[in-house]
Amino acid sequence: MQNLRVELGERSYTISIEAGILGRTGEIISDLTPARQVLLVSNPTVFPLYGDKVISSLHKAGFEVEVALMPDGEVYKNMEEALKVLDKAVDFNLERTGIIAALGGGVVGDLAGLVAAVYQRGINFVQIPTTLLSQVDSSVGGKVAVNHPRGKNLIGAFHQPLAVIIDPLTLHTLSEREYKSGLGEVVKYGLIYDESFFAFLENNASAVKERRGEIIAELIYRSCRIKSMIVEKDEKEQGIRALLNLGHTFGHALEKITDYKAYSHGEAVAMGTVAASLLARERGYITEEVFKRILNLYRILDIYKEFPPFDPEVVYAAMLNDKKVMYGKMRLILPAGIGQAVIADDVEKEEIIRAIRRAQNLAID
Ligand SMILES: NC(=O)c1ccc[n+]([C@@H]2O[C@H](COP(=O)([O-])OP(=O)(O)OC[C@H]3O[C@@H](n4cnc5c(N)ncnc54)[C@H](O)[C@@H]3O)[C@@H](O)[C@H]2O)c1
Ligand SMILES: O=C(O)C(=O)C[C@@H](O)[C@H](O)[C@H](O)COP(=O)(O)O
Ligand SMILES: [Zn+2]
Repeated sequence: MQNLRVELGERSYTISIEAGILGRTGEIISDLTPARQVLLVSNPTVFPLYGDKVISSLHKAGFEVEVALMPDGEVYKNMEEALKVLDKAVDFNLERTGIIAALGGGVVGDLAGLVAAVYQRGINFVQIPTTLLSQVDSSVGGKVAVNHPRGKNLIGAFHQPLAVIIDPLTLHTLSEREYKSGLGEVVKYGLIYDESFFAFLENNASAVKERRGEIIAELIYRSCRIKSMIVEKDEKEQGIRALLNLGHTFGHALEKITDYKAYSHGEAVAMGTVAASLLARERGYITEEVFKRILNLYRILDIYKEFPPFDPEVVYAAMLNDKKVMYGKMRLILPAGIGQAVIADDVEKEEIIRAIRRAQNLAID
């Protein structure tokens, strides 16, 4: 069992990582709160796999449980589905002291978290992430949101969880594509913050791809530790937290222009990071050697194929909906070496268009 504490004053919480921990969900929550009601939010893919285990643990700890299933997929991370979960909370007479728990990937977690943030002006929320991406990124840090047709995560809040309960055994049922999507965010941590973690990924690429237990445990722990350290320094993204958005301005644009149907989030982030790295190389922020090292890690982990051939003007237009746009100016996160990144607020449109074109013409074997 590995525990990590996220220190945020009265909003502090523990991330508990342990194989088989799902069976202790009830015990963990009841140690933290006198609440007796849990609204468990999940989807029809994850609930049949892990719902029983979580519910019987909650019942054993004396909780009354109601279940709200949202449809599976990023296209359903919207206000309409959030309202249905809110209806369920009202029908359940969920009290202000009750809990909303998210069992699933980042889509379930982001939507359930938003509901928890607004229901009766905010109630306690527990994250039980079941994808690699949600275990290393979305369950930690309190960003909760749904998409708007015009842009990704445009309707959201900062609402820290009461607890994060991570069972790496759930990754055994995860598809190859979704596992690799999670690796897209894992690489991000090494690139923006921790060269030794980046080297760890380079040196253990085969074991990472084979999902070896001890490597996965280390991946999750180190990723959560880096994210926690950043969030502790800057909970509401006034500064350093923006670095966690590396590749996301391009990536969110690609997700949006394909109506959230073509790419997983991690795939889009990997594409966006390649474009951001090309822009950084043109500016001289990274050398050719560093650029090749980034691309090589994507290649050996097999998480990047190509940047899609959309009109760069269309991609650029979609990028303007990014939440980092400030006083009309786009801000981009650019790598500045392995383990370092900067926030650039002087990027010209032409540079972005060139980076997209270069990404589209990049040969990767
Ligand atoms: N809040 C944040 O800080 C943050 C950070 C990163 C990403 N996100 C958001 O997270 C979302 C992506 O999350 P995701 O990658 O987990 O996608 P997802 O939630 O769509 O899950 C991917 C797929 O895996 C299935 N699945 C989940 N767990 C499974 C399991 N154990 N076994 C088998 N199938 C399983 C899901 O049903 C789904 O089909 C995006 O909306 C993204 O914007 C948020
Ligand atoms: O936690 C953060 O901060 C992040 O930026 C993590 C990202 O991986 C995540 O995709 C986040 O939801 C993006 O945030 P947004 O503010 O650009 O919507
Ligand atoms: Zn992300």
